[in-house]
Amino acid sequence: MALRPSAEPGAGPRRTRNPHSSGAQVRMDGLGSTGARKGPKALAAWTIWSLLDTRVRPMSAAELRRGEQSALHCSGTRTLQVRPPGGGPDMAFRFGAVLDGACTQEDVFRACGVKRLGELALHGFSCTVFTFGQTGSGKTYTLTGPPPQGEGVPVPPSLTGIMQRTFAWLLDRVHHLGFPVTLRASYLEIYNEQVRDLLSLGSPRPLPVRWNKARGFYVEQLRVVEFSSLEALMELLQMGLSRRQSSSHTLNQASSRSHALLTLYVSRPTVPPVDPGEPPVGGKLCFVDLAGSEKVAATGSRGQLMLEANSINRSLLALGHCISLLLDPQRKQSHIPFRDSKLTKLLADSLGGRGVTLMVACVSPSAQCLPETLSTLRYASRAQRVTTRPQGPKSPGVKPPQQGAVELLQLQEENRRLRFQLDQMQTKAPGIHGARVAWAQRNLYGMLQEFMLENERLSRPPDRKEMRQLRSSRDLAQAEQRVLAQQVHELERHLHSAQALPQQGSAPVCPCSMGPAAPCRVSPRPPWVVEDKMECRSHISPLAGTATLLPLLSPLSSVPSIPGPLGLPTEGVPCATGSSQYWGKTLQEPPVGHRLLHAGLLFLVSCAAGVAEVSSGEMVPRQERLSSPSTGFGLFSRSWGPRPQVTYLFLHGPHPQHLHKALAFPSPHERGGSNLGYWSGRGRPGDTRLILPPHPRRSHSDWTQTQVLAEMLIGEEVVPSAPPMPTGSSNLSPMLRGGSGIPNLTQRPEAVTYQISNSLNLGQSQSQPSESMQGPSQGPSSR
Ligand SMILES: Nc1ncnc2c1ncn2[C@@H]1O[C@H](COP(=O)(O)OP(=O)(O)OP(=O)(O)O)[C@@H](O)[C@H]1O
Repeated sequence: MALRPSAEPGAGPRRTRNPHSSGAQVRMDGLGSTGARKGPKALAAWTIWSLLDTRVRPMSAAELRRGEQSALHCSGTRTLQVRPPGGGPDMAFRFGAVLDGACTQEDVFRACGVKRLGELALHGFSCTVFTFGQTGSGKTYTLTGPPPQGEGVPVPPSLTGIMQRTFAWLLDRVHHLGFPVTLRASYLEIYNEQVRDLLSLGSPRPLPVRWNKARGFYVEQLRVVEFSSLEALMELLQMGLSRRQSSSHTLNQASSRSHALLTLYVSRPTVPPVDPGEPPVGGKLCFVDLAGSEKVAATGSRGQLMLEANSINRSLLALGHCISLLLDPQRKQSHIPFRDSKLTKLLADSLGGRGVTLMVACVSPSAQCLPETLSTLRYASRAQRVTTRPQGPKSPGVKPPQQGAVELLQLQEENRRLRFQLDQMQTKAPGIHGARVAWAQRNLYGMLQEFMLENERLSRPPDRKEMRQLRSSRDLAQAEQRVLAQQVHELERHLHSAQALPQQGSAPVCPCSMGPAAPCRVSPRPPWVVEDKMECRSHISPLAGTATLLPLLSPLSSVPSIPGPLGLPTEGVPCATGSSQYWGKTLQEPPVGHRLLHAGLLFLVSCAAGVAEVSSGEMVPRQERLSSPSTGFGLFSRSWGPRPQVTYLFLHGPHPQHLHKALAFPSPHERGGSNLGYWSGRGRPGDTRLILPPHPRRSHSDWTQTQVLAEMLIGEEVVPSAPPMPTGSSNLSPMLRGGSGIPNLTQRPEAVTYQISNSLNLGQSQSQPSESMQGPSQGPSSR
């Protein structure tokens, strides 16, 4: 389709019907190979189709070795037939040109229409050629030929791609123009969302992408090199190709890991560049070799390769999204999110409707690749319906005031429209957004989204997840080290207090033993319980930890009320659709010494909670709870979907001073309080509810610390029943266990716990249980 038959020389635009669209379109004709007959102004009023071809590469040696079958065949020069898996009638796709595996590089160059674009560039238009398709489908081959067989070994002339052939053709055209032309080139790659100059004098470094009204998006400090001969241009190409990032994976031995953009600027020397180093005003021809979309499951990418693949897929997703929106008949009213990625920013000019674009969809013939091939073909079918309004570049200089005023009005109007759209999106978000997303998902956007989702899914199994967790743990290790050091310090301090208490004989000791059925006398309803409701306001922060600890260490005292700044809801479970998992272990009523252990550990927990602010909590101990002989604690994770959102560490028991309390540990996925969770305590006597706001500074380490704390409290390993911790915690790396990669720090709290237990045993043996020494909780049972 790229080379539609030209109309008679001098003929104007001719109305014709696009076979793939219902509406009549005006097509670009009248530009013979000898040059454009219409100047930029005349062409600016035209609406043209994007040029779209499809190239099917031959079966590769590996595919043949594996005995894979071809699922594609061409019928004629414009139709591609696809044999669907599992039988059924063939699907037919029509394009400007369909180039099968038998086509040579020269055939492709002649048929694809790139010479048309070259002509337009010579006449001041902005033109772009890009190849897209799955990894290993032949994009780079189509543009630049096969990978070089060695350092400095040139690609054989018969195998050079569209780019080299266009260069030769263009230089030849320039020499026959009859007027001087300045030619410049730039070459960059977008690797992992960073723009790198492939022609930089030193080693490539990331360059910023900026925007201004005159130039649109541009790369700051990009080297633009003037050249006058084909050899010089080929050298620039070679330099860029050798610097470009590529790696080997299952589907391609030399897979490009970046998007590469080589741009040729064509200008008349009479129009000097505004700034030195700035591309001169004139036409341009940009060749874009997109990195291929890839399913990491198929390519077997791991580590760096997987990061690259995710970055590639993400930027292709953004590109697909922009193109989808450009296809929207309502597009005049819609905002195109070019700013979503560097790639879309740099292609905004071409895609946004002011340039002329040639796209070559590259596909593999193998039946194994059919899902990806179908996605590419479906997308290509739609993409050829994108229309553009090419405009020649404006001359620099002062604009007449009238034109400036018109432009200002246009900008104001655009601004007003965008604001209106934004308001609408905010108020009617589900309807409009939903429809647009549903629509967009039918094409490449959908395909790429699938890839992204798959990537995410693939990163869930334990081994990959462990890698992800390791990465995040590595980043957090230093912070954790500080937290752990502080915890150890505090614990040691309280160990000393705990050791001192029994020896002074002043510590109250519970009459209950740790035996399973030992009866426990519970407190009468404390004075602060009003009609079955007890108000407990507390404020926990690292600094306020001591304030929380103090009442726990003094069972005789009442729980002080430390008012928090917020009143929190008391009823309901905001995320009632979530599933809950519970693990933990109920302990019998411990002696006071053990309460000290609990208290110390609660303090530890409050420290681990970081700067969490427990503004207030309301407890509703019912009568039967007060009579419950057991106390304990547990961990409770509430999850929505596959990921845990909030983890609670809670204590429960008959005595108010045991503080029926939970600490919420939102997972890293939860931010901003949308899942502010509070637990209703259904189904377990003695359980209570506590409402804690999540804190945005919580991190993954909170989860792991929670596990460590739970293990310390229970005295044995706890195995979370929900992600993100894989089951079988003993198999986890030290870094994942408790989030500490610092062995001596993880061991120290255990050692301290051991010491506390010893000292408590010592305390028990030294002091007699005494009811008189117990607090209100140790009074007559309220049963
Ligand atoms: N038309 C063709 N004829 C012969 N070999 C081809 C053809 N197209 C591609 N190949 C070969 O197939 C392999 C993959 O091609 P290429 O590297 O161009 O794919 P790609 O789409 O650019 O992949 P990626 O996105 O991973 O960079 C290469 O070895 C290339 O030489």
